[in-house]
Amino acid sequence: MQHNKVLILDFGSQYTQLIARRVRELNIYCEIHPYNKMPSGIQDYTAVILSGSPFSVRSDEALHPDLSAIRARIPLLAVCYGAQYLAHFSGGEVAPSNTREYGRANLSYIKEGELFFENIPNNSQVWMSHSDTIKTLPTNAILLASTHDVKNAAYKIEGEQTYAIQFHPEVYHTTDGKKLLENFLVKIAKLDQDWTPDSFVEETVDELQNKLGNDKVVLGLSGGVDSSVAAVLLHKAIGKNLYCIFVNNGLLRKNEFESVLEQYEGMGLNVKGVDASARFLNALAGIDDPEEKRKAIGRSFIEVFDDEAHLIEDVKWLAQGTIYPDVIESVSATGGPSATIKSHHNVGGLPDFMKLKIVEPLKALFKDEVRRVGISLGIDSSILGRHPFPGPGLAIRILGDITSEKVRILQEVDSVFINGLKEWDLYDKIWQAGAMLLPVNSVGVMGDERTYEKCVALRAVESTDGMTADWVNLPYEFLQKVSNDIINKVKGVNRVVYDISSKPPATIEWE
Ligand SMILES: Nc1ncnc2c1ncn2[C@@H]1O[C@H](COP(=O)(O)OP(=O)(O)OP(=O)(O)O)[C@@H](O)[C@H]1O
Ligand SMILES: O=c1[nH]c(=O)c2[nH+]cn([C@@H]3O[C@H](COP(=O)(O)O)[C@@H](O)[C@H]3O)c2[nH]1
Ligand SMILES: NC(=O)CC[C@H](N)C(=O)O
Ligand SMILES: [Mg+2]
Repeated sequence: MQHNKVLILDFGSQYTQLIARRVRELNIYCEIHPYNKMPSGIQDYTAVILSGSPFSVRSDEALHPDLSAIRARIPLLAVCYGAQYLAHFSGGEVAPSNTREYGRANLSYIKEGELFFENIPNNSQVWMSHSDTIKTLPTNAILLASTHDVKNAAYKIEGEQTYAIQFHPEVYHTTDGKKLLENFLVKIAKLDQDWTPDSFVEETVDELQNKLGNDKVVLGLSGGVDSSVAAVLLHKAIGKNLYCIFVNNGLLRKNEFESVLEQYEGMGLNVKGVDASARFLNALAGIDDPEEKRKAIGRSFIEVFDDEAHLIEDVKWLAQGTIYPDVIESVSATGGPSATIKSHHNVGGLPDFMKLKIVEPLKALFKDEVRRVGISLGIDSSILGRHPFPGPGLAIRILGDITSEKVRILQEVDSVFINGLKEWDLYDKIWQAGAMLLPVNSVGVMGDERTYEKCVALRAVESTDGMTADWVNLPYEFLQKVSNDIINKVKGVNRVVYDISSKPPATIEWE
């Protein structure tokens, strides 16, 4: 089925992904593309949205999209920079505003009888974030709305289905933002709201069957949300031709290898557990540099995968749980490629010698959409509700070199912490939690004896996508109990601290 879909052209706004989220919440499929890399087949999009931008249309670096295939042909909504761009280069005027306009404002005028503003109250709250302002509209523009400070807060172009707004409909603080997007997409552009988890499953299963035929597919299963949902979706499409491999890298949580394998029983999946702990620990021996560790782990994953793939006769495809945030190529505001903070090592990019083709059934979805697809597939909430866990596992939570004794200590500490969160009904309220083993010994006293043992740091964060995060204000009573339990139960630890750093500047994992 060919969906009606929306194209979002990105000019580097920090809110571009939010626009996509809002559109998806309306059960409408959309894609983000950089403004200067238009996808082919523009005519297949039913509507186009232009994002905001950190640039000014007045500067030499202003970004110039080629809208010739869009203007007056496809319904167009221009937000902030987009609205300024349309005005400035179509006979209007954009100038620096006297005061920078950030934050809350209320509409003071709405033109009557406009579909675009249907069911939106006259004084509706909107969110502004701009330092330029549209002084004069192009001559063929019609003013649709104003605020106290911004006369040209919304306009349309006569004879086109082109709408422009200075404020941001995608942010939560624009109270009727979603309604406005719905008015534009559904009432004006006439898109159907039929993009649901159920329809996604149905279509993707069809597509996978067509693409894969009777081919065999191998998939790395981690116990995490993405790979589990990818596995169940593929299994629905190709059944026994899907071979799942779950690797014990010796760096998993306590008893995780066994419990994850057990959890997958009864789901009909063909899962092979491969215990490669010794291989990973050998590869890590003596390495204390975080990037070196990640690389050693990445190499080991590839070796294990290569060995396992050779055992499956005629396997042609490697399936991955890649999701949308991993593939969006947005415009970097600074122009240059962003710095590598950490090399994320999953089974991700396999080297060419493996000759497997890649299939990524979730690559159009955001994380919460993956969860909703998981629900539609009937996957248990104990899998879907799992905190994210990094592929390199506890290795990047043990600072300094890795030994099996340190892994054991951290597994115990982590288990007391995570089980505690579950008992106190806190686990589901937190995005991710874990413990770090620090390369620090400190003096303690236990039963009148001096101890000189390890220190652990607990970390619990709130986040939506892991890109930014804040530490969780855990109840003192809980911290008190869990700290006591850890020191009493885990031999080798005599001190517990709680990490109160946000991301940025700290990252979630310590390495
Ligand atoms: N222990 C493992 N065995 C096999 N494959 C693994 C293992 N750990 C990670 N992978 C592979 O690496 C991929 C990326 O891991 P990542 O942690 O980003 O995603 P996930 O585990 O599927 O989901 P989540 O983000 O919820 O943890 C997984 O989808 C999986 O294919
Ligand atoms: O699969 C993964 N392979 C990795 O190499 C990796 N490094 C970090 N993470 C997870 O990514 C999120 C952000 O982590 P950081 O703030 O530490 O970069 C957090 O959820 C981390 O757990 C990883 N996941
Ligand atoms: N949010 C935006 O798109 C801002 C546009 C432009 N950079 C301005 O400051 O006015
Ligand atoms: Mg994971």
